[in-house]
Amino acid sequence: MPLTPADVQRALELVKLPASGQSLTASGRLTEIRIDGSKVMFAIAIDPTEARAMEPVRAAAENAVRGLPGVTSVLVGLTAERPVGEARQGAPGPRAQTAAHNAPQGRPVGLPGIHRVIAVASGKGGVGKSTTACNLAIALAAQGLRIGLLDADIFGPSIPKLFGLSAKPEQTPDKKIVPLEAYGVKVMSIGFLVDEETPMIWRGPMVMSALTQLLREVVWGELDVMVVDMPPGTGDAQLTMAQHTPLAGAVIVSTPQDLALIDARRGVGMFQKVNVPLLGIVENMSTFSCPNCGHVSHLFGHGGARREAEKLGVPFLGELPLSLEVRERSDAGKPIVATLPDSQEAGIYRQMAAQVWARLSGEGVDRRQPPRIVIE
Ligand SMILES: Nc1ncnc2c1ncn2[C@@H]1O[C@H](COP(=O)(O)OP(=O)(O)OP(=O)(O)O)[C@@H](O)[C@H]1O
Repeated sequence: MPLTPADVQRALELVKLPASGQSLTASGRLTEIRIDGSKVMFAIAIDPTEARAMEPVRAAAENAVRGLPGVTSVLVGLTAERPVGEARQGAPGPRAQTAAHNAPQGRPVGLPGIHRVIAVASGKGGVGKSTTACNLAIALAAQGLRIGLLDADIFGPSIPKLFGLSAKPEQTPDKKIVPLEAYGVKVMSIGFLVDEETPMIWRGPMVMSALTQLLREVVWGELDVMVVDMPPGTGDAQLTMAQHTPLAGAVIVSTPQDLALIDARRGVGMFQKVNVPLLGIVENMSTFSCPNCGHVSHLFGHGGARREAEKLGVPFLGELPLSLEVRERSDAGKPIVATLPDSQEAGIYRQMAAQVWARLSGEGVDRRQPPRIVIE
């Protein structure tokens, strides 16, 4: 018999809330229970101030469901995206979303051993955000730093491909996930846990709970910097992530076209709204140098991101040319910084990494408390 949400709810009846003794199932805190074959995913709604107290409940819920016959993996997250009591089955309604935005913000619980978390983001998809995150992480590791890369782009995880990784991560006896490692970087992606061919439909709270679990349920060890490859865009999912992850800074990737820059500006605005320091803007696919004759052309315009950065008062980290070498190596899982370190492109990534680390280490901006969000 296939597993049903009712089976999961029955298992969760045995999990009690510490304060009231009420069962998790009866508490109204369960979000939609998603079942994908033998994989189960759901979240538990909490008030942000309860995050620490509810962690044991989350772990107990996960164990209870893992014990069900036919279950191979369980993702349970705590979500403060909806007010407690409104976490009934189904997609979040507009009221819940507004209420979540206006709710007082608890501090995101710090990540033990992870000294700084930075986001690599873009206002729009396809601008080279993941390629930048991947090469930036490797360039930071090449400086002798302990680096992790978390692929939070759960709508289109491309980090496994960029790093040429396809193995399933192992679990420790206490059911934590061991990240994979490549080119000196510890890597974790939802893409390692789900079937590449299966299209994934994520609802708001699931996005945050999956990210929470990938941040907290993975044995990262000590890291100087954790690079988070964010989902593209500036919608609710991205805002929630920016708000609930203890971010020390953000890097925005853009191409030089006007349209991309408008989106990049939105990205900058999103991080400014939640008081995350902007580490800089990268202009990707900036110039094209013909591999045959060396002629340089500006297919998408040029210099727009630099001007935009100046206008916004955000550091400009540099420009990456449109490069066949970058594309081919990325697609083959052989990132250019690691596999062609003497190339011009690898040098540019290393310079960006040096600037990012200088800002991170010089300004001592790690583990800030999150600000309150003001909706204008
Ligand atoms: N500087 C570059 N020169 C040539 N190709 C590039 C460059 N940067 C990225 N690409 C290519 O562009 C494509 C999109 O890159 P990438 O996946 O990094 O973008 P993204 O912004 O993360 O996209 P998504 O929104 O899908 O997550 C890939 O095929 C990648 O190899």
